[in-house]
Amino acid sequence: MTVTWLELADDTPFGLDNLPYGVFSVGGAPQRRIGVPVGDHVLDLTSAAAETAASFAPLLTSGVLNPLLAAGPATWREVRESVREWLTETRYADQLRPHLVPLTEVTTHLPIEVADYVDFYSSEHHALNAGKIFRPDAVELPPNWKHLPIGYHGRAGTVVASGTPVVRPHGQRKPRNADTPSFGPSQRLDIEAEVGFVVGVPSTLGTPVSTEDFAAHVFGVCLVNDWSARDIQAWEYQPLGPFLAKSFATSVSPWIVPLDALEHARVAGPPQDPEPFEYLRTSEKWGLDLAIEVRLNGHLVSSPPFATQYWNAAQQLAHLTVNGASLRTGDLYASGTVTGPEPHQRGSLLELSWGGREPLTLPDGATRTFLEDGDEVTISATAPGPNGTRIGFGDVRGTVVPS
Ligand SMILES: O=C(O)/C=C/C(=O)CC(=O)CC(=O)O
Ligand SMILES: [Ca+2]
Ligand SMILES: [Mg+2]
Repeated sequence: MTVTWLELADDTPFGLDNLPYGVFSVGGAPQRRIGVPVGDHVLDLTSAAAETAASFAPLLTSGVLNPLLAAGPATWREVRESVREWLTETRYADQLRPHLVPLTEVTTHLPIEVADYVDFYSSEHHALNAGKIFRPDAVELPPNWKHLPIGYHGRAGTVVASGTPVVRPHGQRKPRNADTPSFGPSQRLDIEAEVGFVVGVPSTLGTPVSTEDFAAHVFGVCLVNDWSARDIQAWEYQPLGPFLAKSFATSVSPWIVPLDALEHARVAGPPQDPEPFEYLRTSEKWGLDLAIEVRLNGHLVSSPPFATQYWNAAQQLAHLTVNGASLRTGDLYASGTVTGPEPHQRGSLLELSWGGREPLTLPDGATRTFLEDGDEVTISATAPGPNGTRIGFGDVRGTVVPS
């Protein structure tokens, strides 16, 4: 354990090996500041960098992480090393203590200005379950599934900060046994527990990004809840894919955990058979051993293991750009619903209630198939850090409100 002038509990999710970045404000003040949670506090990085006259201070004044993201890996490392030095060397204690704000006093905001948003479908267990539920008469995995990471382009403008209420969407739906569609509020509102990847360094139009260049472009990782209206989805999504069923809100966690904080979480991921095309091969391990937890009204309903994901984030980035599509600073792409092999590891209510046929009973006696108005969903995760420490991801939270 690194010694610091701060009081840090041994088991804090925000220790000196984590140091994720987010955006916060204090009280009613409108100013949005870049912050780094550490223990029970947030270091106001915007003011700390100004105070210490750090060379990177100008990257931290816009109220979003984008300028820092665009600066690239050398700057990311310089900032991270500076923050560690400030928090560990006692000569900084008096100067920086005034820039620590108790976590309980901050309001967090959307940390990035989202450029494009893409969502994948890369959990084999999820794809198998969704296939069995949605297409009981078809082959279980689509024929392309093991050849490419399936994805779709989502709606960047409706990516929202954790805590933003989610208004139940209206739309068309047609139950299987109905002759005609009807219109109204979704009756099958669902969650999808996912992991998000935030792009920092842009790429050139016409030039694919290889799996080897993943860490030269991707800044870090967050948690995503890809709210999904299953009834709207089932009626609208063929042949072009999800449209309004998933575009009304996508919630992200407040702190972006840098790839450098996840060194001890890197795993190989499951074997891939057939062997993928050359452009999808990775020599480095980019699976991540994140233990995710999904809570409904405070009750743990699922524990999806991200390490079981079939396609990793480096492969997804290579696939996303293989046609020459370029990256922009602030692009967000999500893993797809994370589901493990066991029933208690399913990352959606669609799967947990098996298409609504097997309601869940919560510890307080309530039952659920899909979400009811007033329900609160919280997704959290931890990853292994050095020396038995845990790297925490702040919760992504949302409450359903009636339309
Ligand atoms: O298999 C289907 O028909 C539908 C699958 C999904 O809704 C999942 C999706 O959006 C992608 C993902 O999150 O894995
Ligand atoms: Ca999804
Ligand atoms: Mg969405």
